[in-house]
Amino acid sequence: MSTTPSSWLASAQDSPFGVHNLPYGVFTAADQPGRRRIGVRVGDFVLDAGAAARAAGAPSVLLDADSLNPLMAAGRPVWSRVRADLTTWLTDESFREALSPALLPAGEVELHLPFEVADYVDFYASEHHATNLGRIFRPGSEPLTPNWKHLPIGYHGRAGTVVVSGTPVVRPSGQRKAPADAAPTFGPSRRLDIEAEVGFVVGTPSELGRPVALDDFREHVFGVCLLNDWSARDIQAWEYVPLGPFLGKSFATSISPWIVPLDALDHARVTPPERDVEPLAYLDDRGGEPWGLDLAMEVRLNGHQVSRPPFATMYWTAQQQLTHMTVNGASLRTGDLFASGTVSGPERDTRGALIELTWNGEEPLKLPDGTTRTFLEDGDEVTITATAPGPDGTVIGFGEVTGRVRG
Ligand SMILES: O=C(O)/C=C/C(=O)CC(=O)CC(=O)O
Ligand SMILES: [Ca+2]
Ligand SMILES: [Mg+2]
Repeated sequence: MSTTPSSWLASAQDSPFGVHNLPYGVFTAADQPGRRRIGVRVGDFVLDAGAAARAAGAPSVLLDADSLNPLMAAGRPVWSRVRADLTTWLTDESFREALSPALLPAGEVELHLPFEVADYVDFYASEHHATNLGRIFRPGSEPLTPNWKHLPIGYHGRAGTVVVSGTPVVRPSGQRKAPADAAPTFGPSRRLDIEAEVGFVVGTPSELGRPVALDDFREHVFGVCLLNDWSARDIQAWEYVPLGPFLGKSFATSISPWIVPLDALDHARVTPPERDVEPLAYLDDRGGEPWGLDLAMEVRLNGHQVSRPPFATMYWTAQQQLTHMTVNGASLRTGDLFASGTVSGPERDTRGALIELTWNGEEPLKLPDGTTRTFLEDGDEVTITATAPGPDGTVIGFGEVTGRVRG
């Protein structure tokens, strides 16, 4: 029976950023604007992790960095030790005096992209989303392609345009051609959309030529964040055949600033949905640790809730995705980011993209402020949040990923 350690920091109690969570980020403080530091979110504060380590007399070199990459590269035994140290410092009253100067009010720091993104891969793992998109993009054919239940479909995206929450999203221009148009035209996307997703961050690299087995998932994955895969549906629909997504999705991908350690999600693990096609042995996760995750997500458009995607309904898990993307021997690098794919549940108000929520723009969304939306307008702000169950009735918060459209 685990006992819940309680923090001496009052705002950490009953907080989605309690000591069971301890997500990592990178921040600057107002008084030292040029100096990026690793922070750990706890209650209403950000703990300056390097300063905390020094104050506690612990090794600080991996925490005294301007990005999470060195810590991520250090591997799971180090992640476990650092997490145990942080927990001790924040729960043992004897550290209170030394650590207090390292706590900064969360509202007073600026948060940055917390790691250098190496490669970025995006999957397509929600059966509901894939079925909806198949119906919309390929009417008249089977919504799920014949490969869909045999392998987690994905594509390589553009790592350099992954941006931190709050970064404005400039409406992309490109070639657009509706099926009825005789020829393509060039101009700003008229069908700018979101995709509510969950991102998985690789810490420990792997060797070229050596696939990563399902059982090795924990060794490689450092943590989890929220992700919005902004998508220009008109550009996408015209360009994607036969090689898949390209400029319709490469202009910006936003992530939340806090990386929730994989270890904080043990209580959120659930068995994935029943698979109706037997997976090949290398993808067969039955009998091992289940890596379905019970994250309750929420999508808000200009402050109004428009969807509550349930991550537990995802057909393919992050564990299977990691194994699949290395099964050909492709190596992992520290900072690789792979995204779940749009999270859509079975009900209409659980779909993770506007193209599904408005059925390709045919059924506009009515917002409580009296406006309606099909796709995004300039000035619109989209925010995705999520929580997961923690130990002993606690809640693990992911914070948010937000972005405003700029014309
Ligand atoms: O079905 C298609 O042609 C396109 C699908 C997507 O746009 C979805 C995508 O990026 C993958 C995902 O987020 O699930
Ligand atoms: Ca996507
Ligand atoms: Mg993208």
